[in-house]
Amino acid sequence: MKTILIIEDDIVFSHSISNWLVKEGMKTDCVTTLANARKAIEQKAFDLILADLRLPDGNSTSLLEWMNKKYYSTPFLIMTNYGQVENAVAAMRLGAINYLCKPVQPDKLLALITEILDKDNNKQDFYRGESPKAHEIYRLIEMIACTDISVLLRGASGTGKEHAAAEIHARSHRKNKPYFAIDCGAIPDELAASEFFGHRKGAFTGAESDKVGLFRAVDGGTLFLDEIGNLSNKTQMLLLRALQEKRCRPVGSTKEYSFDIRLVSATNEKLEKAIEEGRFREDLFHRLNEFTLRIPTLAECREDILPLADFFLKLTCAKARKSFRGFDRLAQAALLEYPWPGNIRELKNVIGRAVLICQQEWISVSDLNLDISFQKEEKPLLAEEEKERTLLLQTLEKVDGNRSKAARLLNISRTTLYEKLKKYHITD
Ligand SMILES: Nc1ncnc2c1ncn2[C@@H]1O[C@H](COP(=O)(O)OP(=O)(O)OP(=O)(O)O)[C@@H](O)[C@H]1O
Repeated sequence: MKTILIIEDDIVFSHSISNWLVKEGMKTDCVTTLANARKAIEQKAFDLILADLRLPDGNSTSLLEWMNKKYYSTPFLIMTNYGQVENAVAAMRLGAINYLCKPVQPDKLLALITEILDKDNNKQDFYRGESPKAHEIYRLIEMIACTDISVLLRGASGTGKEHAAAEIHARSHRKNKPYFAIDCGAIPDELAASEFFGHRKGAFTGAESDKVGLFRAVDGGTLFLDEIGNLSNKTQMLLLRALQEKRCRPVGSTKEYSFDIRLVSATNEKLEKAIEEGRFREDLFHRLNEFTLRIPTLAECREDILPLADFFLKLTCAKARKSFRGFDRLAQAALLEYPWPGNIRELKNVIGRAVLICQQEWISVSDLNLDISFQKEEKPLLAEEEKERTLLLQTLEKVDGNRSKAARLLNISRTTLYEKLKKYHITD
C-alpha cells in the first residue's frame, strides 16, 4: 500500500485530501509544519509527499533543499495558491515533480498522484534474466549479498551493472537502509570531498549551509560508485584514506565521523591498464575489488534477448499508450542475430524507437532499424574509422564540446572517448 505524507496547516483541507486518498486505497500521514515533516521523513519511507507551499514555519522549498542535502528522493508535489506560482516553479527547480493550484480538485489530484506512483513503479520494473549466464550472476549475487565485502562490477556499457548493484543491496542485511548510486564522472574534482564527506557552512564560497555528504547520508546502507575509472587522482586519494580509516571529516570541520557503508563499484574499462598508466591507484583498486562480478554482454545471454525485447515492448507500449501483437518472425530473427554492442541499453532504445514509428500490428525488421552493416571484427575497417571519426565530430558539435555528455550519448566511457579523440587527432 502506498503511503503519502500530507504537509498542510489547513486541518480541514488536509483531512479531506486524506479521505480522498484513503478511499483510493492509499495510506496517509498528516503533519502541519515543516519541522514535523522533517521528523516524519526521517522516521519512515514515503512513496510521495504532498506539500502546501506556505507553512507556519516557512516555505516548503526549504524542505526540498533539506531533502536534497540528505539525499531523500521521494516524489514531491506542491499545492499552491494562484498568486504563488512563481514560488512553485522555484520548487520544481529544486526537484518537485509538479504543482497544483488551489482549490485542488480531487480528480486532478488523484490523476497526478496515480501517474507519479505508476512512473515510480515502472522504475523498479526489471526483467530477471533466465539464460545460464544470468542465472550464474544471480547465484553469485545471492552468495555475496549477505557479506560486507566490496564488490567491483565489470562489464561493457549497458549490460545492467547498476541493476546488479541494486540487487546486491536489496538482498543484503542493509536493505532497509539507504542505497545511493553516484556517477563518479559527474563529480567535479573540487567538490568531491564535500560530495562524499560533507561540509560545514562557510567552508568555501558557495557553502551556504551544512551538507551531510554521501558517506554519512548512506551510513548503514550501500553506496554504488559508477564509472570509478573517471575518478581523478586527488579524489582517489581522498576515498582511499577514508576507506582505510573508516572515518571522514566534512570540509571545514574539525570533527571526524565514522561510517559503515558497503561499497559496490562499477567500471567498463580495463582498470589494470589504467593502473599501469598511473591513472588509477592500485591500493584503491584492491580496496574496491574484494570480489569481482563480471556482468555478461547481451550477446552472451542469447536466451534473454527475445524475452527482454518483449519486456521493453510492453513497458514502452504502456507509456506510449500503444499496443502491438509482437515482433514478426523476421524481426525476431534480426533481434537474435544482431551483436548488440550497446547491450541491454541499446535493445531498450531500439524497442523504444520501434514503438514510436511502427504503424502495423506487428513490429517488423524495418521498424527496428538495426545497423546490419555492423561488423564483428575487432579491428575496424578504414571506411568504418572514417564513419567513427565523423560520428565523434557530430556528437561533440551537438553537445558543444562537452566530453562527458558526448561519452554518454555515444554509450562509451570518458576514457574511451579520450582514446578515440587521440586516435583521430581531434582536439578542441
Ligand atoms: N534486467 C534488466 N531489466 C530491465 N532493464 C534493464 C535491465 N538491465 C539493464 N536494464 C536497462 O538497461 C539500461 C542500462 O543499464 P545500466 O545503466 O544498469 O547499465 P550499466 O552496465 O551500468 O551501463 P554503464 O556502464 O554505461 O553505466 C538502463 O536503462 C536499465 O534500466
